[in-house]
This record gives sequence, C-alpha cells and structure tokens, in this order.
Amino acid sequence: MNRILLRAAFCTKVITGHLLVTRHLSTHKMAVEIGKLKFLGQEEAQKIDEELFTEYAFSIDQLMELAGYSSAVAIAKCYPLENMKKDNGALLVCCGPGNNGGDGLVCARHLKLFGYKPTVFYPKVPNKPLFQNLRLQCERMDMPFLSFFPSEAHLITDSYNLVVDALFGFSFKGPVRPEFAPILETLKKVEAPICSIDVPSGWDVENGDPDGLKPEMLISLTAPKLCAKLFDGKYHYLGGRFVPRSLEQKYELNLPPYPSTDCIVELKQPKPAHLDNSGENN
Ligand SMILES: NC(=O)C1=CN([C@@H]2O[C@H](COP(=O)(O)OP(=O)(O)OC[C@H]3O[C@@H](n4cnc5c(N)ncnc54)[C@H](OP(=O)(O)O)[C@@H]3O)[C@@H](O)[C@H]2O)[C@H](O)CC1
Ligand SMILES: [K+]
Repeated sequence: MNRILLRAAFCTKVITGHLLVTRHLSTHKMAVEIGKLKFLGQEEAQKIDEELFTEYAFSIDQLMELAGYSSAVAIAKCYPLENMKKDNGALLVCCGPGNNGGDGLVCARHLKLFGYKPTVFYPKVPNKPLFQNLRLQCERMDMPFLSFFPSEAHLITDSYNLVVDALFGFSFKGPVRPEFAPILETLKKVEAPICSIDVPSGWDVENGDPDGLKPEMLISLTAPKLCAKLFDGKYHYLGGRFVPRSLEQKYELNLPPYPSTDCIVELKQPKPAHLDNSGENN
C-alpha cells in the first residue's frame, strides 16, 4: 500500500511541478494586460524623471544605462540574431540630441556585446562629458558612425535588419526642426522594422501622430506615455525597472509585475479604438 501511496505522491508532485513550470513559463511568455497601468502626460513624465534625480538621488548615467540595456534586451528578445538575414545582424541606431539619444548609445553598446553589428547615426552630440563618453565607448567597440543620413530609405532597408529609433523621447515638442525633419521623413519610408525607445520619434508625446513614424516595436521606459495608447505595432515592452515603490505609489503608476529578475515586461494592449472594429474597445 505504501508503495502505491508513494508512487501516487510522486506522480502528483511531478504533475504539480509540471503545472507550476508550465504556469511559470506561460506567465513568463504571457504579456501582461494593460489593466490600470498609467500612461503618462509629458509634464508628468518630466516630473517623475526629475524626482528620480532629486528625491531619489539617481544619476542620469545610472538610469540611462538601465534604460538602454532594457531596450537592447527587448530588441534581442524579439529580433534574435540568428533570424537576421542581412550582414550578420547589421542594424542602425539613430540617436538624437537629448537623453533619448543617450539611451540609444547605451542600447547600441549592449547590442554589440550581444553579437549584433550596430552602426550609429549621431548628428548632434551635446557638449557634455556623459554623451561624449557614451560616444567614445561605442567608437572603442569598433562601431561605425555615419557622417550623413542616407537620403534614400531603400538604402537603409537594404543594409540593415532593423532601425533603433532613439531620436526623441518624452521632451519632444513638435513640429520637428529642419535639421531632423528629413531624417524622420526618410525613416517613415524605411521597410525594415523600427524599434522606438520610449516614444516614437516625432510623435506628439500625448496625442501621437497618425502620419508619423510607424514603429514595429516600442520600448516604454518607467511607464508608457499617453501616445503609446495609439501604438499598434507588434511589440510593446516596458523597461527601465528602476522605479522605487514609493514613487510608483505617489504617481499611481500601477506598474505590472516584471517576471522574476527580468528587466523588461511585455505589454499587451487592446487595439487603439480607431483600429479596433471588434467593438470591444468602444
Ligand atoms: N526616467 C526615465 O524614464 C528616464 C528616461 N530617459 C530617457 O530620456 C528621455 C527624455 O530625455 P530628454 O533629454 O528630456 O528629451 P529628449 O531626448 O526627448 O529630447 C530632447 C532633445 O530634443 C530636442 N528637441 C525637442 N523638440 C524638438 C523638435 N521639435 N525638433 C528638434 N529637436 C527637438 C531638444 O532640443 P531643445 O533645444 O529643446 O533642448 C533636446 O535636445 C526619455 O524619453 C528617455 O528616453 C533617461 O535616459 C533615463 C531616465
Ligand atoms: K524615440
């Protein structure tokens, strides 16, 4: 009798174990529903950013490293190197003149370490040590820097497996200035996937831009911005796992749980109302 009980106990354990693993795996794979996740306005995003530096004494270097790293991890997860058909993982990282551009440089560096072949376009380097150092780190890792932006979108489509858009983040205030307008116009015509860091560049941070960039991937940092409600690409991830609980509670961010020790969590959101004809959203 004991032998049967023992066997039964063993089998139950195995089944339970299996269910737990499956549940864990499915949880791990399963994107989290948006639920009550807060989408931030431009001013609120800037205020939270400011508080992280003042109240919580984070340095921009620290947060930029975590933001850029989580962006690289999300990109590598959705666009595995082995699936890339062009030139062993060639990709283009477009970096703007602010901290979004800094995230892009950090992202490029980690993608390089993951085995991808980033090329960087960084037309306007702020005269600050942080950005000059980030640029130098990329140069020292043999990353080429484009001295001009290809005017023909097909040149980008033909040469790169994907484009990382780190031109503008939550401080963008349109319309885009002449020095960046042609870059965004060309990127709109690129047929390779575009992965936008924090905000699709050129979009109004709150209202989006129906005629703007159409990224396939968005990596929201800290919490998604209001314009992310209009994002209808394939992959939406949350990264920047650096928000202290007290700050999350103060702004009622209702952040989703990150799986285990992951630095990113996939967000599944209902289709934007203007694209959803199922009636569910309305
Ligand atoms: N807490 C966080 O979530 C963190 C986010 N990070 C990243 O930082 C950006 C926000 O960075 P910020 O420097 O505030 O702003 P942007 O990078 O979005 O852009 C500012 C630069 O863009 C110029 N700008 C603004 N509007 C235009 C326009 N219409 N045309 C051309 N250029 C424009 C602006 O120029 P100014 O002359 O106005 O100053 C700036 O040069 C966030 O999105 C995240 O990606 C941090 O890395 C870490 C913490
Ligand atoms: K961006």
